Amino acid sequence: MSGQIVVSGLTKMFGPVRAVHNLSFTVAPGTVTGFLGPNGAGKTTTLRCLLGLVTPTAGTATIGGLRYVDLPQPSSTVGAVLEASSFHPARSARNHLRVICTVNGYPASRADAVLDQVGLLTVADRKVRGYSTGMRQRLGLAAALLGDPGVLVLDEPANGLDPEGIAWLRAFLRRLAADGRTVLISSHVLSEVEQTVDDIVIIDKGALVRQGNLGDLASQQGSTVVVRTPDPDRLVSALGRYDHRPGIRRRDGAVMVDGLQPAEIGHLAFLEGIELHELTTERSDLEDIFFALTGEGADR
Ligand SMILES: Nc1ncnc2c1ncn2[C@@H]1O[C@H](COP(=O)(O)OP(=O)(O)OP(=O)(O)O)[C@@H](O)[C@H]1O
Repeated sequence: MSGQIVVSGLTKMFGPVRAVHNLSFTVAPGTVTGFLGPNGAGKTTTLRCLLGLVTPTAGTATIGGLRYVDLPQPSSTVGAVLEASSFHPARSARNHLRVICTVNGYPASRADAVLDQVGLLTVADRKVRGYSTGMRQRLGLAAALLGDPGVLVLDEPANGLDPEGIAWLRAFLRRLAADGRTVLISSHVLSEVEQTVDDIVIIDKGALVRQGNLGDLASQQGSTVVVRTPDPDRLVSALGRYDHRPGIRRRDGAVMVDGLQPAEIGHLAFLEGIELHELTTERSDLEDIFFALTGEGADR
């Protein structure tokens, strides 16, 4: 598949720091895939390996079966926006893009085509210095789209966007995937991508934690029982002695239990003489999966 991304046994050491450790995953064309992990998990390093900006210590990262350096026409195969792109502040968006067109041999008309695509055509002659964060993000995206690539790689594209900007980005990325493009976006904030992505790849400390279809992972994860009691410590200690070793977290004063039914928790509390004020079931959303898998935010 020409637009398939395959990361295979990827490891990157920076001196003694192991940024990525034996990481393998695939990203399919026609989907938006969320590349998720807490800060420092190794997302940017992986994307930089994929884009030929750093050399892997071991393993490979390929696009359509080729490493970035071996792509015959890299900029029209893959478009990328890594961290806040730098723009010449005194240059207009149209000029900025026309310079890139000249460098890459694209017709100058591509500049206006992509400005239109990202909704910046009406402000194309304004100097970039006056652009908001959202407008700069759109301009970065426009630059990545100049070569009409089949693969898009975006590092934290929702960073600094307001809710309206996030909604726009979501619809925009969905359209690109619907056209058959491969879209890989990284984020450490799950709520930003939850409604955008089809598949997710979660990494932590450089290694793969989980990969799959978001819906499938959410249903596998099951549900969480929210328990409120005046004596949470005793409840946690009683649950810790339970045969099945349920997953236990604290959130906003409540005890969150994975792997047990409400009736089982109620019965245990009754046997231990623990007073309960709430015993409700909450479907696991992506945030809970993320916390459960990486331990981020867990308060045990
Ligand atoms: N050039 C470098 N030299 C040394 N260490 C590095 C370098 N680049 C990244 N690291 C380290 O590698 C680890 C992974 O960093 P990376 O930026 O890939 O994570 P990330 O998941 O993208 O995090 P964030 O969301 O904070 O950007 C971190 O411990 C980081 O400090």
